[in-house]
Amino acid sequence: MKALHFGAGNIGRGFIGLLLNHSGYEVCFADVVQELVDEINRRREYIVEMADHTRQQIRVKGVRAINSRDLHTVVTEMLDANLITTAVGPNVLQRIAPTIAEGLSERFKKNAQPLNLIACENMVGGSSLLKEAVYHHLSEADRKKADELVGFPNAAVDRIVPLQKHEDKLLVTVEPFYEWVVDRSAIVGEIPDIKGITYVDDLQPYIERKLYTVNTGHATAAYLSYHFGYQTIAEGLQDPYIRQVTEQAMAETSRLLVAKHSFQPEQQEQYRNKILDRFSNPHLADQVTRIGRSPIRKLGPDDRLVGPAVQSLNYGIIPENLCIGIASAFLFDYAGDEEAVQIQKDIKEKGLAETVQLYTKIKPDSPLFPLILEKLDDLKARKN
Ligand SMILES: NC(=O)c1ccc[n+]([C@@H]2O[C@H](COP(=O)([O-])OP(=O)(O)OC[C@H]3O[C@@H](n4cnc5c(N)ncnc54)[C@H](O)[C@@H]3O)[C@@H](O)[C@H]2O)c1
Ligand SMILES: O=P(O)(O)OC[C@@H](O)[C@@H](O)[C@H](O)[C@H](O)CO
Repeated sequence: MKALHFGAGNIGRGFIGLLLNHSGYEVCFADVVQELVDEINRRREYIVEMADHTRQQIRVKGVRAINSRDLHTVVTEMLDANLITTAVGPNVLQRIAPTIAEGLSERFKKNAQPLNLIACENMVGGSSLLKEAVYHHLSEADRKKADELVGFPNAAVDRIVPLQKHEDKLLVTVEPFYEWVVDRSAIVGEIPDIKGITYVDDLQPYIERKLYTVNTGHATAAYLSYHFGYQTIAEGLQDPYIRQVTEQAMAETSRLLVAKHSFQPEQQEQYRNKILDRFSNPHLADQVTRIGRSPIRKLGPDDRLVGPAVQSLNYGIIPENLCIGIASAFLFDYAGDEEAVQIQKDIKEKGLAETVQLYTKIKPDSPLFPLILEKLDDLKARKN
């Protein structure tokens, strides 16, 4: 069994590649960083280290890599692949779609075996988005074949993997916890036997629970921590104000998730507490600039902050603390992040109110709009 995995980064090596390898798959990574591709091919193995007191090291053996810009090689690898996975970032799915479409077209000429493509990105409907982008590049005849032979099951992936700074360029330190949930109903052919995947018939509750609890809390804590001058999330969460807003924002999304998906309130509380402990893992130094990366994406209408805030209103919840999280994202003026720079430029040129509307798509007549602006003033005042 062969898996082609796009993105040999932190989640690619530290989570998806590891689980595929340990389930007996021959893993081939596709990445754009030639140095990384060369290093994987030179060593054919790497180490995943647990961020806990054990510092357990797991060796991932027999892997190889290709450059995903090398169309011919990617297409060749796709001809006999049994599974394709991605962990490249939501914004990159559009970029790999033409290559995947070309690979499918060639594959259909030689191989009528089913194939599943699982996008392991932090978003609702990642594989569906990939499907739409791939279909855009397929002929009508190939779309029909793809309808029959190719599955794009959505997934939720959870494992905190911070930025890596090791002498060993392939070593990845990861938290011990992980969860990989996949929509079984969208699989074509046999269900891939991967140790560590939980298959469900309806992914929506699981992806919303993950994105709107883990990532909502993470983003809220990260943007507030950045604003108040903390480097890592663990440091930020020691600040009583940041801790309180983060906990309350996660409590607001829990109320939404309980109302919308009938999760049990007690289970949801346990889930939140475990997540808060994971954020404060003393064996990880997770930079707030990583967690806050790509603020335009994170402020999107369906993403971790605005998504649950807007939906909360439908259930009679006024998400005061989520609005603090949203407001704090507009204060993320980190020069090392293109999207943060763009937001700050827009604030200067268009003003705050127009910029909030531009990225969140929240209209001025929504009760959330004045709340966000009020929280912005409050956050600025608290710093002075
Ligand atoms: N790090 C985490 O804690 C975590 C946890 C769960 C989910 N995720 C999600 O996983 C995805 C990857 O995150 P990450 O933290 O591993 O980021 P990362 O930057 O470490 O890895 C992304 C990799 O994709 C590669 N890449 C970029 N463009 C590419 C292309 N066109 N073709 C092939 N490879 C390409 C990059 O070179 C990089 O190696 C994101 O969607 C993220 O939200 C991350
Ligand atoms: O990867 P992003 O940019 O969508 O979000 C940053 C972090 O919140 C995220 O990577 C978490 O560490 C991860 O989602 C935990 O499972």
